[in-house]
Amino acid sequence: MPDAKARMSHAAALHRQAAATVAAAAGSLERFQPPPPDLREQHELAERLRAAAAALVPGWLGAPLDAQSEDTPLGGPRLPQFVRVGMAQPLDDARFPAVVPLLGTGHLTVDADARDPRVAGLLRALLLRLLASSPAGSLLVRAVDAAGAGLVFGPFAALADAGLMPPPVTDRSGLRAVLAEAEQWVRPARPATARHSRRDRTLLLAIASLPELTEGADLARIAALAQHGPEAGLHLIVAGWPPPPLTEDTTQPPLPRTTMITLRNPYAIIGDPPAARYGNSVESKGLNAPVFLDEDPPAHLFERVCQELADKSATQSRLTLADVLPEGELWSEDSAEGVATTVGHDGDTAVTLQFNDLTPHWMIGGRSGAGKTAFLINVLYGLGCRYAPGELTLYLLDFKEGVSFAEFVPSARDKTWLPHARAVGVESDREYGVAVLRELDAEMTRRSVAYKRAGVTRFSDLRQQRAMPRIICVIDEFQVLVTGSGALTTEAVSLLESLARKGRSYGIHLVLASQTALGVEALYDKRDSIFGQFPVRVALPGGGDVLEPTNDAAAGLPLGSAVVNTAGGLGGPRGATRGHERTIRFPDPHSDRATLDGVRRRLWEARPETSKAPSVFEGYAHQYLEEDPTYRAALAMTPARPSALVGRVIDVPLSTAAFPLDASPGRHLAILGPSTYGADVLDAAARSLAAHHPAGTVRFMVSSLVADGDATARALTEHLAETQIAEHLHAAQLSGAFEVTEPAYIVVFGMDAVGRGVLPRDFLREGPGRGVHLLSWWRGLRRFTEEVGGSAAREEVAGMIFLNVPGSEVSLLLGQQLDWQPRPNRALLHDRHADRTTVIVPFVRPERDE
Ligand SMILES: Nc1ncnc2c1ncn2[C@@H]1O[C@H](COP(=O)(O)OP(=O)(O)OP(=O)(O)O)[C@@H](O)[C@H]1O
Repeated sequence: MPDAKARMSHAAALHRQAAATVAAAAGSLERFQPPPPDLREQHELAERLRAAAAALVPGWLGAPLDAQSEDTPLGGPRLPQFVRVGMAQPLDDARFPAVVPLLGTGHLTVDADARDPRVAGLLRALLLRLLASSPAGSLLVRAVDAAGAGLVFGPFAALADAGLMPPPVTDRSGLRAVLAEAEQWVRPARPATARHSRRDRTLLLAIASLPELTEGADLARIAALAQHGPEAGLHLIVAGWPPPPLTEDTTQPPLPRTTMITLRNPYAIIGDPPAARYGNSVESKGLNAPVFLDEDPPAHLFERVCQELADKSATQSRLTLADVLPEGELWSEDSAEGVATTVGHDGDTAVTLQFNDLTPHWMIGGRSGAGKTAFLINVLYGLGCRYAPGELTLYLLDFKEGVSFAEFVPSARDKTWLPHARAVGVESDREYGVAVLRELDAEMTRRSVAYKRAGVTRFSDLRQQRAMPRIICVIDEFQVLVTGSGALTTEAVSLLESLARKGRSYGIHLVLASQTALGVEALYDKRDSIFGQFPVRVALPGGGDVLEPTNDAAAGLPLGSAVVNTAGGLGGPRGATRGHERTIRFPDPHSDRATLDGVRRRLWEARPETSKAPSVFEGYAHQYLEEDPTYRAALAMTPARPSALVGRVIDVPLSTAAFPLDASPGRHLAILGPSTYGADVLDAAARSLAAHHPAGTVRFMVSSLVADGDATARALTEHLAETQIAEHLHAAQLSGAFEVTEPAYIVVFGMDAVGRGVLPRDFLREGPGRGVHLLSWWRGLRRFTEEVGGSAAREEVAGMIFLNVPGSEVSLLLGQQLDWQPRPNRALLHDRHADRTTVIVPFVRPERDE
């Protein structure tokens, strides 16, 4: 045994000796430079190589950077194939640029990492050259710098905002994330066509230093990327490769398809590029000349290059409205089988969504400010340009404060409108929403009758026989419509359900948008029956709840992007390509007002002759008697039953809210509520009645019992006196007025201040029979019921308008449960004889808004 041990140590000693001899021989061989056979030949060769380099690596790619002018233009027609790494110096006075192939070919490694300042300088120079000479935005860089905590790439910080080069990663998890991204880049699913498209991009992974103790598995991933990257547009620059062979696992061969740079002092040696050689003899390996690596470029060059690249990339990657609008002629598409429009881009590909039998309705989610309105406006203009108004009709409802759809209706600034829009609601009421749904429901019924007559069951079949537009109804913040528990909510839910289920068969489609799409209480037990009908889900930032709970595709979406899913929000394995789901970018249509206005004007100018401006409901807008079509008709002496016109009904055509007068007992009108707007409504009622009678044929007796009514009463009397017999009564004269036997209107402001017993009960019953009606404004409900007969008041006065009177008191007075909440610019009109209660926008006097 001792013998064996002695033999082993002897063998080891011999081995060490042999290794030392080989190393020494190698060292002296390297130092040994055979005397040049002919110095002139060497100089000529260097000269030729300099000229060749000038052609191969022009401008930023090959110029000495310390002397480079800032003004040298950036970019180039295509990705650079070669780049300079330093100056080769075969003789003291013969030099030429050392050039290596990289992008489009393979990779580059340096045996030392960037802790060696020469390597750091080289990396920065290389990156600067490549970025400066690539077409803007075509080269994406991912950087790893563990030893330098990212500082090696510090001068490129300005590229981070542009998304061209995120901040370098500095640890193992960062490295893994970058490797995963690179692996995705090379995965075969990346379609070959996309790589060669206009927006072709290349990913450059620059590793300045690997994290300490990088595992063998990660090193193997780097090697695999090197093997497969170039065909997919992925290239590596790795400093510190091969890594120290600490264990068997971390012992790595040179990277495949790579040019290797080996540092000596003070120069470096450049190995042969992949699948090529520098020398022409078989034995020669690498570039047969020492190379002095490029040094750190001056700071001002980084600034200039990075800033310009960031600016260019931002401009290039921004989509504009033109990217989602069709090119060429307006209205060239047919809607018989469905309608489709581009909603945005996934990379270079335009993504189109449809309204048809398979994808009848869309649901859109996104927090406030996530770009819902922007997305919808793109869709509406996209559709509006593709389909003629005869092919497509739009109903647009917005329940939030804001002006999402206001641009589609004529305004003082711009008289144009979107000819497809039939009705537009801005800051809509739930009443208006329900009115729109009712109209759509009625349209569905009309269409079903048309189907029966034509003997067809499909929209496209009917279209072969007659023209008929598809209808799209967009409801922004639709949850408002179905919030609460009253009769209105029940009706809204059932109309929504009916449209969602049956609309597809009749060419009627819904787009529901919301901040809290699924969190709507009233819909809990209808979720499947309603939301199940919405296969298209669009999740904007913060709108992930329109997707399935397990689908987190929308997490962390930036503004201007969305996940569009055509399978009801269904997810799929993480990382897998999902045919039914895309992440898109979409433009901000309002970033270019002029274009937007131009498109609307173009559509408006092309409108058919019969096109009418859409009916508009602006929830906040005051309504005036002077602008009311029924009032104007009365002024023009169109024969009609005398009616008190008191406001506008919240329906699609905004019909006039009227209280017609006849001889029935109790046919009087009482306006109830302390709001001084009561005086305005009474004023409108009296003026409109006067307009219904030929001049000089009817008598008005006007009185004001409270200060709040005095001015209005006086102005009203003057106005009425211009056409009719009108007199102003003092309080004391009022009791006499109830005695008149000729047709007359008694108009009293502040009737709650009337003396007890002044208003005879039998007048209320009998007055209308002789053509005498009382029109009055009461500031309090209690005085009204006292004067008019307690709970019987509703029998004595058939017309009531409630302003700011709580719902519970109204319900009590009318003896029926009502879903009424008093709010500004709204009133409730009750006509007992017609058994009708309607929410209206009451008329106000224009003076109020002056
Ligand atoms: N594609 C986009 N790119 C960049 N900015 C956008 C984009 N779309 C919208 N924005 C901007 O985001 C802001 C909010 O957009 P928008 O009004 O469409 O959001 P919203 O979801 O409708 O918000 P809200 O519900 O609060 O009205 C706007 O200032 C708009 O300019």
